[in-house]
Amino acid sequence: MKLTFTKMQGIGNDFIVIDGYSSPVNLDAATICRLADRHFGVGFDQLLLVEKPTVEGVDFRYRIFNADGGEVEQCGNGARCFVRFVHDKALTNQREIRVETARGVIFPKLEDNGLVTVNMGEPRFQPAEVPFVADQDELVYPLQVANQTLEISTVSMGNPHAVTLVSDVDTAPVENLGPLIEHHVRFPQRVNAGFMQVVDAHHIRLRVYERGSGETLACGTGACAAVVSGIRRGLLQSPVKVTTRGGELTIAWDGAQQPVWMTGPAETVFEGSIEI
Ligand SMILES: N[C@H](CCC[C@H](N)C(=O)O)C(=O)O
Repeated sequence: MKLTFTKMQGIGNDFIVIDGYSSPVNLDAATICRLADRHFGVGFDQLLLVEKPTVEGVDFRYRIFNADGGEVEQCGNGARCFVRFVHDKALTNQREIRVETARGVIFPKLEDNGLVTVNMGEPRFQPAEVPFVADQDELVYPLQVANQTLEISTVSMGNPHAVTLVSDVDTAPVENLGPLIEHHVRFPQRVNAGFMQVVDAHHIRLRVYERGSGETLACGTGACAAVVSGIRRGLLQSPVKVTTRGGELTIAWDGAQQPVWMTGPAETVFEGSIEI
């Protein structure tokens, strides 16, 4: 079977986007893993599948699969590419769309300046919502990792995030602590591990070791989670510029019970097809 796809990227977080809206596409985890391989396949951080919605009042369903083939709840950089894809493919003529995800509806919007703004919904902090094994919601938790005690904040943006402060992201131990945090026993669904350097109250630098994909050049939900945890801890004030290895995002959040707003680019790299 010939699979056509669009290769896209949002500040270096790269995707293949597949139209499962015009006609259904079913891919098993082993096939997704093979497609994700950067030597034997196409190569991507996540595969994004566009489908017809399963609920009333939304335009599309958005399914996200990590490079390890696992389906996950949310992808921020992918959401910006999603709206550009459905617009470029004439699946909609709306510049703002309502998108069903595994954890609620998000609202990506193509701005006149070429950037994309997404209402990413409300962050969740209760341990059971992350999910994270803890007695109650705390701003910071001690986490035993290797032979040290980290201080982490936990947030769900639909998907789980653990954020730890570092003095310099360039020297942060992302490669060795990232997988230990991702697979930590207190995260029953695993977790995305963010390493945040506070530059000032309106600017952070961020690296994320992503669940199911390893370190990526940028993580949209990770940027949302880092900013939200920094605001809660009194370290940041909205809006916040997030500098990642792949580029910059602007994240805004006005506090509890409010949605997180993410603004950034979304680019098409090439169109492709592959026999699967
Ligand atoms: N690895 C994430 C999914 C992709 C998130 C990231 N690419 C983003 O832009 O939010 C997870 O397993 O929850």
